[in-house]
Amino acid sequence: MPKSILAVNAGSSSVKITFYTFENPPRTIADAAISGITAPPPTLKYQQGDKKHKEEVKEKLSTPQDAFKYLLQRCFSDPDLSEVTSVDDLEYICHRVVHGGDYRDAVEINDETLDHLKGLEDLAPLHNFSALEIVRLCRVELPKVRSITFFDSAFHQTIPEAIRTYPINQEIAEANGLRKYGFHGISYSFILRSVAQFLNKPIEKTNLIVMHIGSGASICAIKDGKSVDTSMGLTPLAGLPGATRSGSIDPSLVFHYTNEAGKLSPGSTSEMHISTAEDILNKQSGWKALTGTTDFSQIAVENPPSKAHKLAFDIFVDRIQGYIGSYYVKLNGELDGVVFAGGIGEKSALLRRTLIDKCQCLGLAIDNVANDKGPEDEETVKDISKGSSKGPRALVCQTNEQFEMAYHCACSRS
Ligand SMILES: Nc1ncnc2c1ncn2[C@@H]1O[C@H](COP(=O)(O)OP(=O)(O)O)[C@@H](O)[C@H]1O
Ligand SMILES: CC(=O)OP(=O)(O)O
Ligand SMILES: [Mg+2]
Repeated sequence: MPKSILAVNAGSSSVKITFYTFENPPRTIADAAISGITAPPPTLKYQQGDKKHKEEVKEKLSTPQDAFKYLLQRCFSDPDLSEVTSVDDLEYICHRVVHGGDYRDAVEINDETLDHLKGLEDLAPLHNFSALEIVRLCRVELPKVRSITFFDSAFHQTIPEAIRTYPINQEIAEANGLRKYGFHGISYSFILRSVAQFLNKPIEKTNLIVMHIGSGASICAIKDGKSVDTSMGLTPLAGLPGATRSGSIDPSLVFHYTNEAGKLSPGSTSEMHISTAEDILNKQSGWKALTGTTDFSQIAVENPPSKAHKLAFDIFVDRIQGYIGSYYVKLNGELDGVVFAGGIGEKSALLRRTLIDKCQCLGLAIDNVANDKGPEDEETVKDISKGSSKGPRALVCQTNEQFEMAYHCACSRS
C-alpha cells in the first residue's frame, strides 16, 4: 500500500493531526483534533471522508503527548480508515514548530537537529514546548518514521536588518538571539501561493498585506513574494492582541503590573521556565482579560453584550488598522490585495467590513453580499471586493498549515 504523510499542529491547548496521501499535491485522508487540553474535558473532532463527528473525551489527556497518542490510536482503530491502520503506513511526520531561530527551511529530525531545537526552547518555552514534546515522543515510539519539523519563523528570514533589529546593545542581542523572528509563516506561505494563483500572478511579483488572525494574531507585509515585515517579534507576544495575549504594550508596564513579575510563574515546570510576567501577558491578557471570553465570535457582533466586548473589538480594529497603514506605506502603495485568514479573518464578516471601510483611503472597497456570504467549504480564496473597485483586492483565504507542511514534504521528497 502507498505510504502516507502525517502532519501535526500542536498548540498550547490543542493538537490537530491530518493524514495525507504521499503524492503531489497531497490528498487529505482524515483529520482529527483534540482541543481543551488545558480546560478539561477535552473535545475530539474527527473527519474522514463525509463522516464528521465531535465528542467529549472521557480519558484524562493532560499533555500534548497524551492527546497525540489518543488521536493516533483513534485513527488507526477506525475500520473505515483503510489507508492508515498502523505506523507502518506512515512515511513522514511533519511537525509545526513555532520558533525555528535562524533556520531558513524545514529540517529532518536527528540527534543534531533535536539538540539544536532544544537550545531554542529557552527562547520560546511557551510556544515550542508542546510540539517538541510530540517530536520526542515520535523519536521513541515511532522510530522508523522520519520526522520533519517546519518552522513558523522560516518564512520571515527575508525581513531586512533595520526591521528585524531591536535598538539595544548589539553584543547582548547577538549572544542571546534577540531579534524579530516573526511567526505564522507556514500559514503565510500557503496564503501567498494560493492568492498568487488566484490573482494569476507569479509569486515573485505578488505584493500583499496578509492577516492571520485566530487565537494568536499577526499581520505580514509581503513584497515581491517575500516577507518584509510582520507584527510578531522575538516571540509571538508582540504586535496584535489575541485570545489571551496582550500584544505590544509599553515594556515598562511589566514593572508596574506586579512586583512578582520577574519571578518564576507558579505554572512553570522543570522543563518550562517562564516568568510571571510572561504568563500574565501571554495567557491572562487579550480578549480573556477584557471580556472573560476567548471566543471572538462573542465579541464581533453587531450588538455587543457589554461595553467591554465593544472595547475589545475596537482595540483589535485600531491595532490592525495601524499596521495596514504602516505596511501600505512600506510597500510604496504597490499592493495587490489585503487578505483575511485564520479563524477570525475567515469567519468574521463584521471585522472584515469594519476594517475595509476604515481603509477606504487606500482604494479598498467591499462587496457586502460577497463578504457576508464568506467562502464556501472548498473555496480556498474568495474575492470580497466591490466589482468596480480599481484598488487593491480584498480577499479571504482559508489557510491550512497542515496541508502546507505535507505539500512541501511531498514536493521535496517524492
Ligand atoms: N464567526 C466567528 N467570528 C469571529 N471569530 C470567530 C468566529 N468563529 C471562530 N472565531 C474565532 O477564531 C479563533 C480560532 O481561530 P484559529 O485560527 O482556528 O485558532 P488557532 O489560533 O487556535 O489555530 C477563536 O478565537 C474563535 O473565537
Ligand atoms: C505563532 C502563534 O501565535 O500560533 P497560534 O496562533 O497557533 O497560537
Ligand atoms: Mg493557529
